[in-house]
Amino acid sequence: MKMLIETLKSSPVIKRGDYHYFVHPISDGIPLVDPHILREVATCIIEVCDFEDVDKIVTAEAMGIPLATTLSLYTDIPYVIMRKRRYNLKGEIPVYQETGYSKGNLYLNGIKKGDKVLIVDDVISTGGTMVAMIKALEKAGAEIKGIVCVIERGKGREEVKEKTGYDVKTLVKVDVVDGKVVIL
Ligand SMILES: O=P(O)(O)OC[C@H]1O[C@H](OP(=O)(O)OP(=O)(O)O)[C@H](O)[C@@H]1O
Ligand SMILES: Nc1nc2[nH]cnc2c(=O)[nH]1
Repeated sequence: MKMLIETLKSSPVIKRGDYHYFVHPISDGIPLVDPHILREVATCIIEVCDFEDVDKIVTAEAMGIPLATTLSLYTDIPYVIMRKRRYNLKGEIPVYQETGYSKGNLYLNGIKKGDKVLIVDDVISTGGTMVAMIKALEKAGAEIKGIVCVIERGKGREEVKEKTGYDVKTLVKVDVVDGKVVIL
């Protein structure tokens, strides 16, 4: 995780309302995504997660998409994106999503009862997004085989455990202190 950690340390931090938001290629797609970091992160996820019995990878729009795509190419497992807009397709499951700086809906399509899924996302912070994704997948009748987020900050992982009972694996834990990212 050398590249991920080194680049996180020099991430700019911006304010979104009262929330101190770090900006990094893996979590924002800017200023430039180096394929070496993407490969480093995907390889590490493959090391820590069991994909053996997984039918579908599920992620959330937008910044889970490069991760899900890369993992799909490595594992040959298809993926589904929970979108922020509705399609009104039959069986679409809407779910309310709240983060530290935004509120909205996510919409799940393409998952059927009994599907074995692995959830991937770039960041877990308040845990609001992950709780929403889990709720939608449970409503669809999916079996959640694993959950992984690349960057952890705040209490989101604990929140998810408390509210849903699921463990979230993370690759690195950070905090934002005095406008800087620190590795915990
Ligand atoms: O744990 P939480 O507080 O819910 O934060 C985590 C979520 O925040 C970001 O998504 P965001 O909704 O900002 O969308 P983006 O991927 O389009 O930036 C990130 O991609 C996670 O999905
Ligand atoms: N890029 C980025 N995504 C987030 N999602 C939740 N918190 C953050 C953050 O601080 N930075």
